[in-house]
Amino acid sequence: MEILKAENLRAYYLLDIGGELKSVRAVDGVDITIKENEIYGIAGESGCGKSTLIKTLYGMVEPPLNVIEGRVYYKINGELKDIFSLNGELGKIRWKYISYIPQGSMSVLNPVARIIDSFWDFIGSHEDISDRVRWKKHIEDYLTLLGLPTKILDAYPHQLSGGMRQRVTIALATVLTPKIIVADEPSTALDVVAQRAVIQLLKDIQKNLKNTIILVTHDMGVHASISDRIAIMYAGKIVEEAPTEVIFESPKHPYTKYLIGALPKIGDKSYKISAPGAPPSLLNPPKGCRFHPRCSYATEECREFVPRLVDIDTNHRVACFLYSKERE
Ligand SMILES: Nc1ncnc2c1ncn2[C@@H]1O[C@H](COP(=O)(O)OP(=O)(O)OP(=O)(O)O)[C@@H](O)[C@H]1O
Repeated sequence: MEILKAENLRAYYLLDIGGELKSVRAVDGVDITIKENEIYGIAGESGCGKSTLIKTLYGMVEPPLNVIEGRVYYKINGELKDIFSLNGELGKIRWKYISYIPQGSMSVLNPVARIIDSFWDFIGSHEDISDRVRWKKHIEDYLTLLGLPTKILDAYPHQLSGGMRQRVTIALATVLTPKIIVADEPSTALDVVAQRAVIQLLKDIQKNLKNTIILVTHDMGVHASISDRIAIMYAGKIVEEAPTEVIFESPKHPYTKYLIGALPKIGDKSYKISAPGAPPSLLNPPKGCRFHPRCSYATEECREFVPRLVDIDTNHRVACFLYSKERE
């Protein structure tokens, strides 16, 4: 069953460049439906709009970012609610209904406060914490459920490793047991052991809370080990979406093929071909399919028209004229 839905979402950074209004088309016509109890991965090169997309899905739209078109809906008490018309209500449901783990989030911990005080500050800004005994038990039970030692509550952030700080931050952001967790590169900048612990923690949270995680990372290895479905983003658009094993075993979009083909495999020493050229500027993206300047299959049609993201199989959507002639 769906829990979050975006329809024709366009979110642009509107910038005044030398007195001229320009737009960075970071999210440009995204349609997605995210289901209850799944880990939905969003992948793509740096700058393709992943962070902007999840910020917009979270409703964190502040200038210069503007929603130009489209809707985002959350399913709350069985009803789809348009989040941009919730106004003050959105602030109330944040963290209890949906939580956001931003990039570099471990730096949100107050360096001069013990971890428990960060929990009191965070919970106290959303809930009545006058019954401290009950809330302390909730915090300790939650850490134990996630396999984190409760003694970290007495530590200062600098006494913890980077990996543990990141796990504590994730526990903090999810302690009010939200239905949806939006996580932006939660394991990036950690060594592989710490990265594995963070991924395991996210899996444990999802298993225990039976919630939905929307996970942004450019690291396809992380997606392989945690995501149930993956959306591949290119230059502000989703170009392919499918269950993880389909993306890895049978990618269809030429860009996804490059992404998967460039991954290292044990024992395979063959030369890996990456996509030629560089991603386009989102201030002035190319006409037609945005991938066409880098695509070896590009035709006149690709240079003129934008392919629509369409179903080519059950649970498999692709935006490429090789598979469907539908245009946006
Ligand atoms: N505050 C801002 N003002 C103007 N442009 C911005 C701003 N933030 C991001 N952008 C631009 O929007 C586009 C999408 O950026 P975004 O951070 O969403 O991409 P990303 O895929 O998450 O990349 P990364 O993995 O590097 O964070 C980029 O062209 C970026 O330069």
